Amino acid sequence: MTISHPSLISSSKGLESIANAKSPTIVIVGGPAGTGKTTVGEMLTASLNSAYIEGDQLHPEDNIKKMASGIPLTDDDRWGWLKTVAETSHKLCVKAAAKVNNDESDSSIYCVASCSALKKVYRETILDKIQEINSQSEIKARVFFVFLYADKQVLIARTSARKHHFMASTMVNSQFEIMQVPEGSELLEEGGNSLTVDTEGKSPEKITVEILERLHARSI
Ligand SMILES: Nc1ncnc2c1ncn2[C@@H]1O[C@H](COP(=O)(O)OP(=O)(O)O)[C@@H](O)[C@H]1O
Ligand SMILES: O=C(O)[C@H](O)[C@@H](O)[C@H](O)[C@H](O)COP(=O)(O)O
Repeated sequence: MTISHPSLISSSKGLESIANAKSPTIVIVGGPAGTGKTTVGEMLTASLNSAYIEGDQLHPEDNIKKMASGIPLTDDDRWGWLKTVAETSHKLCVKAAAKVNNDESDSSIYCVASCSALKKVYRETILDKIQEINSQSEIKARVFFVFLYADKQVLIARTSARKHHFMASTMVNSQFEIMQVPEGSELLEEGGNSLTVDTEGKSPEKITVEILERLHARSI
């Protein structure tokens, strides 16, 4: 889904340089339930004129049933899903590349995807899959993770208030038990590919602008 946020487009100084970079890039917006992956992911998408993937839509039916019943997914439930997120992101990158070649888009961030990617090994699984696909494709996509976090109680309150979503709010607890916020060598400032964003007390618009500025500061 693409939504228009002209205020974000004009308020982000980073966009011009991002547009000039023209290197196929996938940005995965991660974090536990309720941190704003979908909300911020859609705003980034609109600002960057990129493609968007809602990771939740790529789960097999059995995963959705489990989560809706308040049963946390196991690693084995997640591997296939994470690979699907990687494959779908790369496919959209290839499609977007054709648009860029036709000068219909001026962003180097070809695809934004929401995917909780809570553990380091999940992020590595996505990266490995993208690298495998890159090796067989003309489009060599780069991947960056933007990991959103907030206080657990805030997230429980938000997910409890959320209507029409399969994810039970009690699942925030099990997510916090396994969550590994990127740190050390995973961080962009340490030469890695992840940004962490404290979302507390910030509007989705402010978070989006912060992400764009921080990516731009690293010439992404
Ligand atoms: N920065 C924010 N401040 C306050 N509420 C937010 C913020 N980001 C998202 N929300 C709200 O929290 C709920 C969950 O957001 P959502 O984008 O669905 O999170 P996620 O995709 O990470 O589960 C939604 O009702 C959304 O409007
Ligand atoms: O946005 C949310 O409500 C959740 O974050 C949701 O996206 C869920 O977490 C994942 O689809 C898979 O579950 P795990 O995060 O447990 O891997």
